[in-house]
Parts: sequence; C-alpha cells; structure tokens
Amino acid sequence: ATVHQEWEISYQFKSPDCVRKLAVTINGQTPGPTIRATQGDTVVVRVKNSLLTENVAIHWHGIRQIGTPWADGTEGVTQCPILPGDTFTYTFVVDRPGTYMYHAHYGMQRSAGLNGLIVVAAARGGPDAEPFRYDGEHHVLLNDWWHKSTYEQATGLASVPLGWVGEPQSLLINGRGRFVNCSAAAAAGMTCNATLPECAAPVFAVVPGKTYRFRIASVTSLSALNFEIEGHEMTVVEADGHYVKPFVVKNLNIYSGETYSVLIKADQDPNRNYWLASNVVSREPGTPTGTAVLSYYGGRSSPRKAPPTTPPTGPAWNDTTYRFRQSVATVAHPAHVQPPPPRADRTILLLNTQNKIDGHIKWALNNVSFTLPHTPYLVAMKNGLLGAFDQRPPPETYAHQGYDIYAVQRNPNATVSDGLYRLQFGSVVDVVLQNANMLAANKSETHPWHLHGHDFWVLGYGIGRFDPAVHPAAYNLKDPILKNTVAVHPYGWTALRFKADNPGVWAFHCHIESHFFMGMGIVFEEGVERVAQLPKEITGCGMTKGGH
Ligand SMILES: O=C1O[C@H]([C@@H](O)CO)C(O)=C1O
Repeated sequence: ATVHQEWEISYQFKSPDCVRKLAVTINGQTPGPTIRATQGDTVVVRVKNSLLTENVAIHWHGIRQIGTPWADGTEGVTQCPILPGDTFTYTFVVDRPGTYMYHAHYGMQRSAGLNGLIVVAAARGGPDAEPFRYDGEHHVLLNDWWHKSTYEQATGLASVPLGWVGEPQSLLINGRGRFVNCSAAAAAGMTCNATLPECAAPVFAVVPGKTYRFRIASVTSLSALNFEIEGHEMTVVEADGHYVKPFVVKNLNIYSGETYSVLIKADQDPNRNYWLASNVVSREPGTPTGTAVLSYYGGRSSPRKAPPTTPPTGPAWNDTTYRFRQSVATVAHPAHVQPPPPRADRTILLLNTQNKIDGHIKWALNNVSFTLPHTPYLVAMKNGLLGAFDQRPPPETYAHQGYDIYAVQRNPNATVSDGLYRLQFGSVVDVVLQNANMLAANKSETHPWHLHGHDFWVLGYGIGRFDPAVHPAAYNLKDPILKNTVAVHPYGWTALRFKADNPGVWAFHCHIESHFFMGMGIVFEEGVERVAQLPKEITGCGMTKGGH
C-alpha cells in the first residue's frame, strides 16, 4: 500500500511550553503528524516549503532508504535543500516494522520544531511479527526546548568566544511542556500563558488490567533523558526497530535519536493519576522535569487532575554506571537474532574530542572536524564532480595510540575537512567510537551516534581506553542488538559493525544538534556507482547550479 501525506512547512507562533515562540511547523503543527504505515508500504510525502527565506530538508530517521538514497533528506550529503516556495516529494519504502522518527536535517532546523514519529506495523503473520502481546498502544515523543531561536544558537556556536546553547528551558512530551516561571518570561518580554490548552499536560488513558505498548522516541537537540511512568515498571521490548530480549526497568534512559518500546501493565490503584516524567541525565540538569499524566478509565480521578505525588526525578544525573548497564542489557530477542558477520574487513577507530580551530570551539574525529560541502556528496559523485569536496580520505585512527583520554589534550588544534570514507561495497566495517576528556578538566559527555542508511550491530561497550589487542575478543557476536543510534558513554568506547551493502552516501554523526553543527560527524560512501539515476529535484545547488 501507499501512505500519502501532503505537508506544508511554515513558521507559526507556538507555545509548546506556554511561552510563545516562532516554530517551524508541518501543516501548522509541532510535532508534525505521525506517519503510520505497515511494513513494506511505500511512503510518499509531498513537502512544500512555505518558509519565506529558509531552505528545508527532512530526514526519515531509522529508515534505511534501500534503493532510494536520494530520499534520505540530509542536506549537503544526499540532496540540495528544498528552496522557499519549492516542493519536493520524498518516496521511500518502510521495509522494517518498528518505531522511527523524522526531523529536519539542515543547519539546526530540527531544534526549531520540525519533527514527528513514524510508526511501522509488522506485516501480519510475517517473520517480523512481534514476539510480545499488548492490548493498546501509546506514543511518546520526547524533546527539549529553548526560548532562543535556533539562529541565535547557531550564531553563538560559531562565535569566539563560544556562545553555548546551555540547558533547555523545558522538556516536552508530545510537544507539550510547562515553563515554570511565566512571570520571569513575561518580565523578559516574552508572552507566557500557563492556561493555554496548547501547553496542558498530555493525558495517557489506560484500562485497568490491560497491557500497553508505549512507543518512545527522543528527538532532543541536546539532552539525554530518563523516562519514567510513576508506579509502573517497564519491560523493554524494542529498540530502534529491533526486538529486544525483554528486560524490566523502573525507568528508561533514552538518548537523542533512539526509540524504544516498553510494555506496562495497568495494575495500580485506578482511583488516582500517575506521572509520566522526563528528566535530564548525563549533563548537570538545569531544566525542570517534563511531565504528562497517566490516568485509568473508570477510576475516580478526573483524567486531567495532577497526581497527588511529586513527579519522579530519575536517577542521579551523573550515574554513568546505571546508564551503561542499560546499554549492555539491550541485546537481540532470542527469536530474532541476526548474527553479525564473524569478522570485519576494516576497522575505523574514531577518537571524539573537543578542539579549537582559530579560537572556535569544535568537535573532531581523529582531529578532523567535519564540515558539509556545498554540493551534496551523492550529487557530486554521481556527476563526477571531483572538486566538490576534499578527495583526501579522513584518518582511520588517531595518530597517538598512547593518547590519554582522561587528560585535556595538549594541542587542541584540529583541521576542518569535508572528505569522506569510501567503503568497499559489500565489505564489513567496524567502527570504534572512543570518547575522551573535553577542553575542560574532568569533563567527558555522552554522545549518541546515529548512522544513516544502516542498522549496525552493537558489539561492545567499555569505559576507559579501547585496546584493539584485547577488547575485540569480548565482543558480543552471539546476540548483539541492531540499532541506528548508540551512546558512547563518558570516557568510554562503543564498538559497532555494519555491512556496507546499501548503495549511497550516508552520514554518521553525533545526534546532538549543536555537536554535529560543530563538526562531530563523518560520511561514508559505498557502491555509489550502483545508485540509479538521481531525481533532478535533488540537484541544482553548488557545482550543479544551472543544471549540470
Ligand atoms: O560542545 C559543548 O560545549 C559546551 C562546553 O564544553 C563549552 O561551554 C558543552 O557542554 C558542550 O557539549
């Protein structure tokens, strides 16, 4: 079947946390409409850009775009942006069931509100049918939210000295939050109205005794979150579109770009309401808990009534061990194991560091900070435009194997490059992401890395320095989970494996919007010669101006 949507992208005044702000919306809404499809469907989204002076591109996060690499929606990588007034139609197949998301992939536009969910049901009776049962389903899209415009944020990030975005003002659940200090906002010249229905806490209703699947996605710009449903344990059953060997948690750590499904049983006292709570972890929180309400049908509490308790505050923000354990516990469901190839043809070791270039603070991989070319790689490579980007391959590893990941690096200078990694088609690639200290002493942050065009096997995690002579022996080759986004914990490493078998050009980057903006990403190319003729709508910028 074909799922068809017509989208008009425009700026609107929105008050997701009761404070009025300009937001980039889809058909007037943020988040945008949920795309619901069944495995094997073709999704067709006709996007009209009605932003007056701003380009747009939309990424279908978690959809591999097999055979349609030009529909990945990554500005500078797979397409020229959609110009104001123009229309572009994204057409792609959703080949796997699961929970996914979409969001802008141009500049820092995602942070301006352009995001939503993609929910793909399993083909009935097919091999990917769910290995669990539930009576009903709820959707939770988590986000963080700033009152500053994304232009102010981006300008700050590119300035000397750095103007850091700081912690978000609010945490949103399904596009709703509550800024705690309306009078302070009003004093600062903003319009704040705590009684707007637009910022009323979302209500999730359940029938006593029933089991619910909560599909949870995080599209945050910065925050790692911990999500809890007060009084209800959660059984984790899906991660990034793959079935998980079920495990029970009190609350769920979720990084930007990740999705999970959890099952909860509505088995508590139906006569009161319960909090859904989203809390910042991994960075010292400066944002109040994001909340919503769980309410029982037939109970004595009115659905909108605030629960009688204070909202859960989550685990200690700096308890890395707690989050590390959840990462390690996330393995493939026994009936859905897809074993990885036993060995890799190539291993790329990426040292994640904060750097300085001409006084600008940047992020770099092996001391190379990424910048997007003006002609998208896919367009450049299909047209043989060698001058469109740096032809020198970026480094496979960092120069000094003795690098002290716990120290501030002595020479923080890095170079900028838009070179890419060319992978042999069909080869098996390991990537080891190595975290390190930042420019300030005793500081290392979590980075959620997202790969386009693929799911990868998560072979292992560690805290400390990765040792290529030791750690691969302990890789999980038995039942590793497949994911598209994975955390690299503070001072830690994460090893992943994928097969370079999807012709195209694919970004791989930290899903923190400001970090990618500051250079924290790389790009892979594989089998570009196998890519069919590009739709001409994705060309027309950079070296293809004038219709080359
Ligand atoms: O990129 C970042 O910059 C700040 C800080 O290092 C500089 O203020 C921070 O916490 C980041 O993640």
